[in-house]
Amino acid sequence: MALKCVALLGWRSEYEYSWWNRNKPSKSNLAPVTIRWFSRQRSINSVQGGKVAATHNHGRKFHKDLTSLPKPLTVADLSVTLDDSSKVRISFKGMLGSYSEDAALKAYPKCETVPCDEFEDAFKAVELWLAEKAVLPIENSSGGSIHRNYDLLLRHRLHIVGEVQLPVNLCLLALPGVRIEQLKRVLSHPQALAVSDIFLCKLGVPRENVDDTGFAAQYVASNGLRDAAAVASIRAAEVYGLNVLAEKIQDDSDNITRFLVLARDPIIPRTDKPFKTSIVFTLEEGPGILFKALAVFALRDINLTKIESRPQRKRPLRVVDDSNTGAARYFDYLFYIDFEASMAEPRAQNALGHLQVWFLVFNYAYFGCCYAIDF
Ligand SMILES: O=C(O)C(=O)C[C@]1(C(=O)O)C=C[C@@H](O)C=C1
Repeated sequence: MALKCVALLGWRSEYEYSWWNRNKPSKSNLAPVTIRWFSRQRSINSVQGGKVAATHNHGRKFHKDLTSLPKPLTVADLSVTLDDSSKVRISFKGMLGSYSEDAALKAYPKCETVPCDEFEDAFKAVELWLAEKAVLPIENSSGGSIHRNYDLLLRHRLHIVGEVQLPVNLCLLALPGVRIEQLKRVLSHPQALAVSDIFLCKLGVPRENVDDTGFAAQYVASNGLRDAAAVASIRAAEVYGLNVLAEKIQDDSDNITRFLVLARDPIIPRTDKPFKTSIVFTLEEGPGILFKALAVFALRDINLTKIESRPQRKRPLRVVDDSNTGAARYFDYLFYIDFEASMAEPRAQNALGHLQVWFLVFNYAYFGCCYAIDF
């Protein structure tokens, strides 16, 4: 009965910490830089024309040529740059006006948002010091887990430092003057389209997937499409100068997305706020093994808020020799656990210590001790 080793990403050993603290770049030893924006060909042809749209700069409204809006960042094309602005920079996946940007602004109302083309780019933007933090969706109350980000947490050395819960009120947006009867297609992120199924079935027009809701709104606006609508937020309507034809079109009125806030350095665990801790581990095969591992939390009244399992991509199958049944091949899984306790609390330390003693090896990956921003 042993807790199997998982790549210890997200967790830095004592040695790595001291190395990191000695070698991490400080603002003063980094050359002043500017972020270079790069536009990549997206799933729908790039935006043409310079339509004027109302956009929103953290509360200040102004008008801007759409072609001059910052384009999402791809790490491949970055000249590594930092400016000396004191504003915290938050990377997110998507275009301006997407729900991920809403989540970033909810957590850090005065932040400068850094749109990125892919989830991985948002991770890398923090690793390359182009942003201080990343805000990424991890779970939606209607659509479930965003598995890509579970996988990326393992591949990147960032720490969870917070959580944002954002009510996602989906709206049908179209150009001013366009009526609902004129629509021949609707564009949005697949998740947004899926959770608005009842409304969209009644509308009865084809749906087209795009990378994010902000992009859908921008595409409709900048191409002057009078036969298309975007499913996106009210803020996206303001940013791109669109009209709101219908509000709250999601099937479940409470449609909430949970976002994680990631940073290069972990926060120091405290006990003055509700904290959550996230870990990942694998287990040997055997009856009740997961039940036993989870008992270390139950025994100490530690509430588990989420369990997610993902296949071990590098070693998907495990061969087990059993004297009764012979050799069997099982899928091997990673278990991601979120529990409601801070690592500053003895019960959390004891629970993880219990895992260590019970399973002989202390080799789970620890992603972070975060507090939920809107608990
Ligand atoms: O498209 C967006 O606006 C996003 O921020 C992405 C995303 C997602 O990845 O699930 C985030 C929240 C919404 O539930 C829908 C889509």
